[in-house]
Amino acid sequence: MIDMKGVYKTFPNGVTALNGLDVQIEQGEFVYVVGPSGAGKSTFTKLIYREEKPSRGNVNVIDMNTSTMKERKVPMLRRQIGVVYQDFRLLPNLTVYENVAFALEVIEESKKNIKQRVMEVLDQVRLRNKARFLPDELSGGEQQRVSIARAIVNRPKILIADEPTGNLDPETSWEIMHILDEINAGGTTVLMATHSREIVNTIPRRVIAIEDGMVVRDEMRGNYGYDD
Ligand SMILES: Nc1ncnc2c1ncn2[C@@H]1O[C@H](COP(=O)(O)OP(=O)(O)OP(=O)(O)O)[C@@H](O)[C@H]1O
Repeated sequence: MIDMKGVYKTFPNGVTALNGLDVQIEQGEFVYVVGPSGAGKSTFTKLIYREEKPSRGNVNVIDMNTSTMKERKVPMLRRQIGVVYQDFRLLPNLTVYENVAFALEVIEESKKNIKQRVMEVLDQVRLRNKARFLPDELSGGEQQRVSIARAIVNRPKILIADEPTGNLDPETSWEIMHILDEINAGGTTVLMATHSREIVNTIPRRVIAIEDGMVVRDEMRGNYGYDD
């Protein structure tokens, strides 16, 4: 499902973020991506949804070669990948409902289908009763749940969460983990970049550790392994 071989990424300013990365991830896996700050975790996840292209090497995602794919095919790839960020990135002037519906409206679904699907995902993240709220009327954990709902509304094959609990308190973080776990149980491949030793060590899953742009550890039920 995700296959990277000999991947290098050097930015125009000369910084090399990935330095011969090899990664294979199968459909349905739950993977933590760990490593020190600046190790290349975000760059690695950005290659998956083609926010960045490799400078060298192959990146295959859902049977598409993202290095050689035509620009007009990129939206097709992105529709199959949901992304959740540390800072939520909701549209502040739209309600919870509208934030989630937006992703469906751009692919011209009918109003009735949109409503049904949006309420279904809001149920999944336990926010049905907040559909009419604006983002700044919600707690951080609730905002993150909206952003998860938005990311999964198109039923993506892959969900990428880049430090999804980074701005949340521990209790709220566990709620988010529970929801990500449920999404994964439904068959979605989940990749989560995290600095949370507690989460990784409490809910053991595959751990891919990246340092200096390379995979230095890959364990099926790994632990966090850093002191930070
Ligand atoms: N667009 C860019 N242009 C230039 N350098 C960049 C760019 N994006 C990332 N970098 C650099 O590439 C390296 C890897 O960054 P990346 O964001 O992938 O690390 P990270 O492991 O996600 O770090 P963190 O845990 O702090 O989020 C860093 O040195 C960073 O400064």
